[in-house]
Amino acid sequence: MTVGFIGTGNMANAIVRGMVGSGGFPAGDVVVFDRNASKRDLLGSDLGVRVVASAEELVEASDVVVVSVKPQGIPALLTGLADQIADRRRVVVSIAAGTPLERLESFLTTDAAPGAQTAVVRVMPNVNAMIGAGMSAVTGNEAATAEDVATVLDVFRAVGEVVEIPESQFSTYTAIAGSSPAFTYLFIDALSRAAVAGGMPKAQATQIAAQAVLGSAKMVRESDKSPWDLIDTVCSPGGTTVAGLLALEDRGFLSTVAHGVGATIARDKEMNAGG
Ligand SMILES: NC(=O)C1=CN([C@@H]2O[C@H](COP(=O)(O)OP(=O)(O)OC[C@H]3O[C@@H](n4cnc5c(N)ncnc54)[C@H](O)[C@@H]3O)[C@@H](O)[C@H]2O)C=CC1
Ligand SMILES: O=C(O)[C@@H]1CCC=N1
Repeated sequence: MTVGFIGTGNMANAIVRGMVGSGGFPAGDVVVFDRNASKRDLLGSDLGVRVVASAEELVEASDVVVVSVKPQGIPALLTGLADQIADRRRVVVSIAAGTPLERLESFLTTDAAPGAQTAVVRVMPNVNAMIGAGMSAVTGNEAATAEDVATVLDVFRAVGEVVEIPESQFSTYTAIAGSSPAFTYLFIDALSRAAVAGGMPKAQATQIAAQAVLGSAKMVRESDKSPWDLIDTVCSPGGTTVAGLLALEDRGFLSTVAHGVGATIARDKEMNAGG
């Protein structure tokens, strides 16, 4: 099975590097096209994936076509490829935020395939796919068979964990897994910057903070305690942690995070509505 990527920017780069780097996918089964020749060529020279010179050539060569351009670029791209996609019966995957299946189907409707006959699978990955530690949500339209969805799950399983969720949960999912790497990087940088204020060199502080966050995430995954209970295991009575925790809450740490997640969900819903 050949998987093609149209658009090789930040996210497709992460996925393709993760797929081939993990050994989960032979480079020969991956095809890429970007309208920026130097971007697509870099993936070819770095990984040995097949590079093609047009979106049409990519559709011809791929069983699964992953559209990985910005949401604003999708209408023109899919409309232009709709006849060929219908004719070749390709499975289309979109990783775009704020772009519902129904809208994707509307761009793919043709005289030959009226209605929603093309299999479309919506995926929300995250950038940690680059190191095989991604988290991706998947949902298919009515035309997508269980086998189509299973194929797409396999592609994204090669770069991390996968979950099948209803489309109605995509905005929430996007906030806590698609966008949240940026929030987590910010948290790590904030820890590290505060340590720099205390006199520690930045590189060392970042390494220490990142390992502490990595270990904490692993603990949440592997312990049978809830995060809330784990907090109590760190807070010694009259100790350092509880003093820091209360100071964080003084500035509304929990509600600040919830506010950020809420704003992300709201923006995704606004984009869903065409904004
Ligand atoms: N960056 C991230 O962490 C995540 C991004 N996404 C989604 O992934 C998609 C891509 O985002 P990024 O990779 O961040 O954007 P990007 O701007 O880094 O990459 C987009 C690429 O598409 C290329 N492109 C644009 N129009 C094209 C066309 N018609 N034909 C061929 N190539 C074309 C551009 O040259 C560029 O290299 C977006 O829809 C975004 O919502 C989803 C999850 C996470
Ligand atoms: O910022 C964005 O719109 C994309 C979707 C999730 C992560 N990046």
